[in-house]
Amino acid sequence: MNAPLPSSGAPAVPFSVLGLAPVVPVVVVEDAADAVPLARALVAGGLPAIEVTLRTPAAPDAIRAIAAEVPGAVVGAGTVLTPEQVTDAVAAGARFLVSPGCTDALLTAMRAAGVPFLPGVSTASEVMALLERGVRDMKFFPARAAGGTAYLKSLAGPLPQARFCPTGGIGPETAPEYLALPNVGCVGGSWMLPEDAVAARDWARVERLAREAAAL
Ligand SMILES: O=C(O)C(=O)C[C@H](O)[C@H](O)COP(=O)(O)O
Repeated sequence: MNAPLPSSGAPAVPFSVLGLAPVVPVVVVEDAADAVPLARALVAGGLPAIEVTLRTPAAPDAIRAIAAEVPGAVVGAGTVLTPEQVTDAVAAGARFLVSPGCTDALLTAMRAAGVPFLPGVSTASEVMALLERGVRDMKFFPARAAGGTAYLKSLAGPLPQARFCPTGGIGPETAPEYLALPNVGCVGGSWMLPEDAVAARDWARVERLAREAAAL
């Protein structure tokens, strides 16, 4: 069962990232000034959980601005690679953490951070290593390149307790196939944020694409 969507501020009860929304937009923010209008468009379109990747220097400011100024948004940090980034992202206001893969040091830091997290996996052994440490919610990355829905179906047999947010190479055509799987809680993707729409600050188009994604 999905956890209720937390309102503003840190949630009192830890929530599952997989239960926030069926689609989690993965955002690369080049200009922190875009963060608030972009997040408002996503929330207005029905996508409240927003993963801001730490791939650009603007990311911490973008997280801070969304956390402070966009009611209804649950902003998280993506591309979290190091323990230092865990600390910095949470200090900036990230309410969940996502990483493309996982190391012991990163997992220890994410556990200590006090917010939900999705460590990345793409093999059965990686899933088993996380299950051994009590982690059941994971990001499956890169979803399409690593085997897509066929791979996730195969994992569900021996490892049904693991639940995934597949991300990477997913679009509106394939998202429903992932969402229909019993071990998928949500999917991540950037398709509702086309580069040209963001460059043109066409937030109405982003909102429209978000609305279509939310209806999947
Ligand atoms: O930055 C990260 O931590 C990543 O894991 C990569 C993202 O998941 C993909 O960039 C989103 O995938 P696309 O929808 O194919 O763009």
